[in-house]
Amino acid sequence: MTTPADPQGAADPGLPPTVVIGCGLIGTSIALGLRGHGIDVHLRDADPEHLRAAVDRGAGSPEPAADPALVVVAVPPAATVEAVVDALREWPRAVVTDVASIKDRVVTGVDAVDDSGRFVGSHPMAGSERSGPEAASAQLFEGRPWVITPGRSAADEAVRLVEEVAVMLGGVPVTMEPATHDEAVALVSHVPQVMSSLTAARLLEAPSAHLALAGQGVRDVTRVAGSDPTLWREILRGNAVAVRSILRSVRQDLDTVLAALEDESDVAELLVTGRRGSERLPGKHGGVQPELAVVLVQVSDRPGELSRLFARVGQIGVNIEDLRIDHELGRLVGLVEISVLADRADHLVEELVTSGWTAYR
Ligand SMILES: NC(=O)c1ccc[n+]([C@@H]2O[C@H](COP(=O)([O-])OP(=O)(O)OC[C@H]3O[C@@H](n4cnc5c(N)ncnc54)[C@H](O)[C@@H]3O)[C@@H](O)[C@H]2O)c1
Ligand SMILES: O=C(O)C(=O)C[C@]1(C(=O)O)C=C[C@@H](O)C=C1
Repeated sequence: MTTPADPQGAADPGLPPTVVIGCGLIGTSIALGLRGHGIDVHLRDADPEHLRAAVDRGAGSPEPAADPALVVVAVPPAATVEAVVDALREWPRAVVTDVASIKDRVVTGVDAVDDSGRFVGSHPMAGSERSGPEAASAQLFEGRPWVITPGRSAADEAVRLVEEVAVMLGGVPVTMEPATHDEAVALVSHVPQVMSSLTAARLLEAPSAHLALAGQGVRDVTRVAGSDPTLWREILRGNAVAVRSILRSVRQDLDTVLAALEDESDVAELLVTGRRGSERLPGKHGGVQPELAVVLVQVSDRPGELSRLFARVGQIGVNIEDLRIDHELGRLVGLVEISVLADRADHLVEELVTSGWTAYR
């Protein structure tokens, strides 16, 4: 399936057709990415509205596929095994992969009824708190790990095909045992989701005047609390053992904090441990996290301001590592927070101020 990039997305009749089942955030993102490489994509969804929206976005055709080379199952976790097994039966020559956030139950479930060697489990580690085809993007997987968990009997060619597709969409394939994958994502995805939801739940009854003080910290911590509860209920149920084990440790830490706040002893040790933990997360492109600094720039709330700012930063020769935009309460200006390498921050501020921007650290 190695194909030349085709930004126009025109289908090349020589390329093997693919079926995507489930036209939500992930399925439509995969379909858009494949279309961008000229692959003939056929879409299917239990919800006709989602199917229509994905087709309207140019993600593929709603017509049935006769003999696809690949079927991507992108439905909710609890529906995944059945959809994979149905696809293996419906298209007896196709390689079938899924993208569910839990892998052990899915791979074990499919392995129990299929030994064709055509199933390869997978999980792109990219997503969003938004769901549905409108939230999809062909660029979603750019630079992100794409875990491949081949089943017991997966054939080498089948695994290779799924790896090629992951790479084609910008992902970085990482092969893992399904149970190891579940243990890892309990820590880096599933428990963070729970912590985010728990923090956000405290906001529900809070007075509006208190919420009005909310800054970026609480927004960072609660972003994924906006995710689809139905999807996450299935993910947490499907990975309950690994999630429970980590939550028990969190409960112990919470007890330590509570006790420390009661007897006024020091909570610093826990905070230091947390800081050291956050420093262990890999930085951009999977490398060691470089030291970053934030430069704040005021921009007028009018069209074209951001592109003018980005063009200027580019001319100054500083790379934007991360970006966030905040609106100042009651003012027609936005505050752009640009993260750059720490040793470039002062230079960027000086140059921006010289060219008329209000910039500071
Ligand atoms: N949301 C994320 O960040 C994320 C990231 C990586 C992987 N995943 C996994 O990807 C899968 C899809 O998640 P999503 O976020 O795209 O969800 P979504 O709700 O955006 O999309 C799911 C789609 O599947 C359709 N569907 C449901 N049951 C179906 C069935 N039996 N047959 C055909 N279509 C069916 C729905 O109508 C919907 O369009 C899940 O297994 C999830 O665990 C999600
Ligand atoms: O970045 C986000 O919004 C996500 O929630 C994406 C995220 C994650 O936790 O990293 C969520 C669930 C998926 O299974 C994979 C990716």
